[in-house]
Amino acid sequence: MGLLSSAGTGKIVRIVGKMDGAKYRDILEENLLESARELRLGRRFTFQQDNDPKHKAKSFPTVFSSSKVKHELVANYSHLFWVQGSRPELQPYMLLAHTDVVPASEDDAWEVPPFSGDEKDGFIYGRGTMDDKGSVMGILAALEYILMKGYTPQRGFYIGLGHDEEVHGLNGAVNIVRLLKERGVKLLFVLDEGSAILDGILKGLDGPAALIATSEKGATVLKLSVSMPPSHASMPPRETTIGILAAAVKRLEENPMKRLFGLGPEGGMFEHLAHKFRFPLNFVMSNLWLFAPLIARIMERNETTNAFVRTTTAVTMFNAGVKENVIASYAEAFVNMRIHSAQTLKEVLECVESTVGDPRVKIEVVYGFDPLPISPYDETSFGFQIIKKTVLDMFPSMIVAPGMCIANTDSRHFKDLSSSIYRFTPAIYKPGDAQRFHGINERTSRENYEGMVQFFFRLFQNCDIKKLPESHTSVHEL
Ligand SMILES: CCCCCCCC/C=C\CCCCCCCC(=O)N[C@@H](Cc1ccccc1)C(=O)O
Ligand SMILES: [Zn+2]
Ligand SMILES: [Zn+2]
Repeated sequence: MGLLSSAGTGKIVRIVGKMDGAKYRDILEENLLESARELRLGRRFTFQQDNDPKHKAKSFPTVFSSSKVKHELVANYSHLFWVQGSRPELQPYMLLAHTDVVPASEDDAWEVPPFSGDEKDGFIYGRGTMDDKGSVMGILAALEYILMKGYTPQRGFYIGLGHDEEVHGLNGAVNIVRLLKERGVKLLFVLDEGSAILDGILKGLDGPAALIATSEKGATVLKLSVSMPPSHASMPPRETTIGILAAAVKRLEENPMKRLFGLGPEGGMFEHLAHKFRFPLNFVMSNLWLFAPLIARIMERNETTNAFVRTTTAVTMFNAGVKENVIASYAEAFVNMRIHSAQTLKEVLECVESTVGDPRVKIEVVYGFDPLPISPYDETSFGFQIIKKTVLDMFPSMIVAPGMCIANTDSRHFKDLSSSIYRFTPAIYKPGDAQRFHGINERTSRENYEGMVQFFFRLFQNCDIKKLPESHTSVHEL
């Protein structure tokens, strides 16, 4: 009874251009080609050192010339857009994405060069296509359309494009937040990357599921180090700095943090999805109070689903030694941990200290933060319900559930500006795609990219609706 399957089984119903007919289809197609070209050219503006704002201005002329849009550069490379609404009394919302990427090497067996943006078999390949240039281009392309169509939004909104998300967002997102705070802005909701539509990734689940993450894990990086005087390799001590440190990190790997499945937002996620699982998983998922420990044992067998079960431990760097015949005087290792919602940074540190259990190993916190608060997802939560409605407008038979982001996003810096922070992009991911994030052969299908543009195009309009969808019990005048 494994939870992972090797192939997607879901069927997605898609309505293209329902609102706008053939003309919209044509414009969309035209712009998709243009945007694909932009993605290909992405490296000209998406790298921190080569982030030419004029490139965006050329690609999205209406965005940059419209009187409704105010654009400013933040910390030289990040972008903040304000799109004026016709009803200033309505609280604004904010979309986030980032233009920087993690490194990629041509030596790493990519099917196409990682910065070519080449298309192969219907996929645009390249570093950043999933994380997170697809969102950058999707949001701007959708804004370009909506302005071209002459649509005036009623509710104003912000778009923030950070340039250093992959190194904590301390210049980009943090300064955007500072500016908005200075201006007294409070946001109705925030939408960032961090979750998606999973198809065939959760074994036993019938069809794809759109998971709108209502929280994200905490994180910490710990530096473990051992020091001793250097000596001649011909007269080694019984234990070396390297041996002591290697044993400590091995203990951390062999003693994973405790299972917490069902005690965080992932519990609600699986309960929401329960009825879509095949028997007996539907019964099991509906009774997490009883079966959570059993499900946790199954989920932990796979790297992706294990991330929902516990605080994860990843030894990411190990440095020691200066010469092969000198006993190293110093050894250090870095451990990257993602903290489950049911745990705190303090508890994790106590646990690591006890597992390492060796006073010769110094443990320092490089950085660390607790899991993020859980945003509301009840029937009266405007942001969640509008994102959900937008997904259902595109994919009427899609199951939509609250989810959890197992990594971190720029949105974590926005928690003083809104209590409704969601992480979701409408891309459909299949088995094998999780490994493309920060990995090789990162790619986006043409369909996913088209869906991205459509999603934001519809979201801009849905944010102007006067009432939450009919099916909701509580009706809100906005
Ligand atoms: C990490 C990807 C796992 C894939 C899971 C399965 C599919 C889930 C659906 C899709 C969404 C995945 C979105 C991933 C967003 C990742 C954003 C990111 O890489 N953030 C960095 C931020 C960071 C944190 C700490 C230090 C430096 C940068 C990260 O979390 O490492
Ligand atoms: Zn990202
Ligand atoms: Zn990333």
